[in-house]
Amino acid sequence: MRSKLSNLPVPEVPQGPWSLFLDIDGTLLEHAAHPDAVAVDEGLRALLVRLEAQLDGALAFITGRSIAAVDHLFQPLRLRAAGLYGLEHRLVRDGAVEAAVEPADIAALADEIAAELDNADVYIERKGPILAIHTRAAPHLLKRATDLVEQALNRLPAGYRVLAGNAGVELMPLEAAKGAAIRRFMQTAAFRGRRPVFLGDDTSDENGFEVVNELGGISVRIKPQGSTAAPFALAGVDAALAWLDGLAGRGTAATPAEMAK
Ligand SMILES: O=P(O)(O)OC[C@H]1O[C@H](O[C@H]2O[C@H](CO)[C@@H](O)[C@H](O)[C@H]2O)[C@H](O)[C@@H](O)[C@@H]1O
Repeated sequence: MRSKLSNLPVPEVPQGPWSLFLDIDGTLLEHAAHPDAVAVDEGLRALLVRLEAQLDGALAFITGRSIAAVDHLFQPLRLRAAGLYGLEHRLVRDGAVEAAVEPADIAALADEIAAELDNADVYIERKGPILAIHTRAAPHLLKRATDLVEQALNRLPAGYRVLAGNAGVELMPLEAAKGAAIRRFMQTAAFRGRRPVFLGDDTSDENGFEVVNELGGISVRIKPQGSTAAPFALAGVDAALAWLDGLAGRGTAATPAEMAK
């Protein structure tokens, strides 16, 4: 069932054994003009370390970024993660990454789309089997970029799809889905028997919310806009961090009313 976000309550505090799945951009980090313009501060690193220890390892990033990009951002941490919307996994902390394969023709496609758009303000992020076309600095080109990736679908192996991103559009294999990544982690030793909690802010997180709801967990949409499968919401990145900080047992700076604003 989908709800109007503005009416959603602040999430309940999980009781009993629980686990934590975290989207990154728009949830833990405010959006920036360019994917490389975000930075992780020591406070966020420390919060993640505390939560991971408290949960005996049952914490994972579930993100559209590659795990290499996540490791670069959060270094020296190498936490459990599903990257590229679940095409990559690192199922144990500091463990090996199971990587996805890049179809031979996608790099050529990226070059062609870049030439067609011909605008220095458009950033084409090449993520192996996924292409993200970022138009945050050139919003007037979003429609054209979307048309181009839709046309490109015919040139790719069967089983690709187009997903609206945050100020952009992405071209990805059908099996790239956050819900499947969450299910995969839930079958591993650190997560088994725990109630999943998932925080995300985007269209791509909705599939994760549906799976978490089905598993009896707590799904939380950050920065309400549009409709969502999540029954809970937090107002933005600051509210999400304050809520997580409260769960980490350090007390929260924000009251529930402030988080709902
Ligand atoms: O699943 P997420 O962790 O939310 O990752 C989604 C995408 O995030 C990044 O792009 C978005 O954030 C950038 C930095 O704020 C912003 O410049 C861009 O406009 C956003 O779309 C990342 O670059 C993508 O690869 C992720 O898929």
